[in-house]
Amino acid sequence: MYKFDAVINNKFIEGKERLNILDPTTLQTGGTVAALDEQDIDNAFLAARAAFPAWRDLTLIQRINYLTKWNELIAKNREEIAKIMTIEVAKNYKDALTEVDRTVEYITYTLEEAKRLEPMAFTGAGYDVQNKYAIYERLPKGVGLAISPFNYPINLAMSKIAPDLVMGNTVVFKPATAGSMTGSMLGKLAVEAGLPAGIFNVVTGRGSVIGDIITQNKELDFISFTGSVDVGHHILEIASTKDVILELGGKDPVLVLDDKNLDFYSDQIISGAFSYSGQRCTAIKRVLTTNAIADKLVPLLKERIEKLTVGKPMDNADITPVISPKAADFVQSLIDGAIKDGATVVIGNKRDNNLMAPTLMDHVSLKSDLAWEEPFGPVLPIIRNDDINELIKIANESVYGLQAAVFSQDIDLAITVAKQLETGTANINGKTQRGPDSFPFMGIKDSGFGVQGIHETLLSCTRLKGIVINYKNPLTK
Ligand SMILES: NC(=O)C1=CN([C@@H]2O[C@H](COP(=O)(O)OP(=O)(O)OC[C@H]3O[C@@H](n4cnc5c(N)ncnc54)[C@H](OP(=O)(O)O)[C@@H]3O)[C@@H](O)[C@H]2O)C=CC1
Ligand SMILES: O=C(O)[C@H](O)COP(=O)(O)O
Repeated sequence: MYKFDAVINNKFIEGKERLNILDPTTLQTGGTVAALDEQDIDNAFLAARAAFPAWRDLTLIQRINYLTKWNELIAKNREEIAKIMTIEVAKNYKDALTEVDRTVEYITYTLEEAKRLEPMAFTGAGYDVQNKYAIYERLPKGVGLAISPFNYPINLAMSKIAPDLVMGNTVVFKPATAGSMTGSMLGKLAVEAGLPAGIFNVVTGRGSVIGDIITQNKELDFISFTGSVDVGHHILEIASTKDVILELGGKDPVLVLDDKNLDFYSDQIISGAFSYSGQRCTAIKRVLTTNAIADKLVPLLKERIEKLTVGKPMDNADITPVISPKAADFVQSLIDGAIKDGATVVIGNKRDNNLMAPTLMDHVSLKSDLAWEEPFGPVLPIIRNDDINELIKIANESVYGLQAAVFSQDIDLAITVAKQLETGTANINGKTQRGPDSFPFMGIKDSGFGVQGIHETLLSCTRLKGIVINYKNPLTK
């Protein structure tokens, strides 16, 4: 049974109360973390504020050296962190190891990329620029709040924390409850790495209990949030700062426009829809195609789904339990609703509590919530329409706009359709996905705003400071 403490000012805080972390595989407690109260949270922000000037004033290289030591410890503890993730978010061990390795690389690349954000000398036209020199420095914004979701406990944490810290900000980090052990472990390793007290603080506790306390704290300068639309929009309304980046949900469509490479399309669709049991904001969450193509595609998808293994994270099953029985109930309600509206179950629609069989639904009606809601579980609806313009319209009618994918061997058609899709990113002949992490990642509409990705995040956690020097040429007559 794991026991982790919160980290405030490099002190380990047990909390007056403890929070049990449910292991979605055993549905038993997998460990405990601190359930902090308002005073603890105030202390975290006061520590971050107090630590900010000294940390900001270190050189970039000094900050990089601290964070490199931390990253080395994360790499050294990769198996332990991955094991914790299998317990608290039921991610299979292989994927959990991959996420840790991906994050170590993310941090390494971030620290390298930070070196390229040198102060710029700026010259331009007009405004008698010949008598001016301008230097624009990137300065840290101050105290940042990083809030991460359950599904990528280390990657969607460090993808905020590392850029924030390396650019001179200090951070208060609130991991998802399911992910709090991983988050607390990061705090423990940060102390072990010798990071200066107060620059990185981990606050744990249920978002429904401490969330508003955190986001309304007066010490806050900026927030980077990844999670659901409802919580993201709530934060926007009440937070003490309006400098907020939101990475929210998605309902990523894949438009299959020909049958010229259905085996490849099917492989991509299955991987895109069912990795981590569909619990990815960038998961493929609907297939839009014509009747003729669907008739050939559905059997290919079915035979691939039959090969997916269903079971325990430590056995590296493809499909593992979704995060909670409540989450499974929501997914089931979408399946049941679609069936009521006339959809057919091609395969699946079986569950053992929150271990859900991968499910493929065909002839899903636009009346069904499954066509529009984000399941965050292993279910994929097929929506059929023979008019390609209707398929584009259905794709764009979603309240979400994270990513989309277009499969076609006609590159002219693929580009034409991709350009019409109202999303942050449109993938041609490839599944929807946030990685590689060096790519800009952004959503529009209810999928959020602001841009993530290593370079973009380094920019978004900093502000420019201009020094304009005016001078007269003493040599002119
Ligand atoms: N666009 C993207 O990159 C991603 C989007 N998502 C989206 O996130 C959702 C699933 O993740 P999930 O963790 O369940 O999302 P939630 O929105 O439920 O929680 C996200 C984070 O917000 C915290 N939180 C909850 N309430 C508040 C509050 N009032 N104030 C401040 N923080 C709060 C949660 O803590 P606690 O766990 O304690 O409640 C958690 O740390 C899906 O909608 C998915 O699409 C997920 C990953 C990436
Ligand atoms: O939002 C998520 O769920 C993750 O950002 C998905 O990341 P990935 O597409 O690289 O798996």
